[in-house]
Amino acid sequence: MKTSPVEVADLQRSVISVPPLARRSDLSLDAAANQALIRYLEAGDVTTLMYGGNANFYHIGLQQYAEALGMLAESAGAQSWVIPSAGPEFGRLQDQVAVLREHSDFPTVMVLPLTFPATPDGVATGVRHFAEAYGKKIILYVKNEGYLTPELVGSLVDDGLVCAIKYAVVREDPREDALLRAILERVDASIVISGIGERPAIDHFRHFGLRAFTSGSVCVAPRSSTALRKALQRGDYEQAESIRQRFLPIEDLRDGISPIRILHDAVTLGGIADMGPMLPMLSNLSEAERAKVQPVARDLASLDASMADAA
Ligand SMILES: N[C@@H](CC=O)C(=O)O
Repeated sequence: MKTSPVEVADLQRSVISVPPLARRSDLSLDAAANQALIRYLEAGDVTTLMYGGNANFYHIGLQQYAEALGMLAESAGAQSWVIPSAGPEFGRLQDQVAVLREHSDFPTVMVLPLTFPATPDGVATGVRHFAEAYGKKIILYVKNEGYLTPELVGSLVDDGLVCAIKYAVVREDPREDALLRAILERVDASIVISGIGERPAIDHFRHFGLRAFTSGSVCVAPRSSTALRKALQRGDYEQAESIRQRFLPIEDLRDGISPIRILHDAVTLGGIADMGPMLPMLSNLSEAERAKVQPVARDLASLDASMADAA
């Protein structure tokens, strides 16, 4: 597992996958299934694994947090980079620092976004306290308007507390984004990650100069998402667009029902690894939803497998 400090090149060397977390029926961690998903990603050249929203780290208890960090460090391949997350509440951040210090091999951690109750100045103070106590630069996660101002983002970067920013504010038209534009006037584009999967990645690369993206659906189709990353990084937007089209059926389902819940069960239904039950306060798909997701997940996974056969 990568343990060295984060550099800009690290953000770009793989799609930043955001996997779900597999559990057994009693909600304990399923190490074998989590490892199966990690191996599936690594076989598709996806070596960065960010455990955040899709893994439902929002609701994980402190004891299982420590177990999860240990399990992920043991499961990742030698070249892989695991990014756990922390938070989102301030008290949880304070409690998790001690656990993160015990698992000090992780080069960074992402701070999950708190939408309520919070103010931009309060968030900046909380993130500052956490990063100082942790002793390493963290990844900021800007998911909503009003979470942090561009000036506050910039001051956290200037003060050496932030190594990257996951930008994930959803727009009807990703090309029209005044907040992203303002953040990029304040910090270098090389540390800003497009954080909403394949759908807006092309616009974020082409019109805003971003050079890295996160994805959940990469967990179903790692080779396709890697091919999209490579096309984007060489500026081949036509090829990137044709690969992006493959992801739209599953992304449409995710956006229509629930991005996190669909992904969790799509990994199971696609035959990749059994993710098991979702940790409350989330819940697995209904039978009717599963019936819609299964063929889409299977088609995407088969298309991806055909890329391995052709290689
Ligand atoms: N939310 C996006 C990217 C990850 O954060 C996804 O799940 O595809």
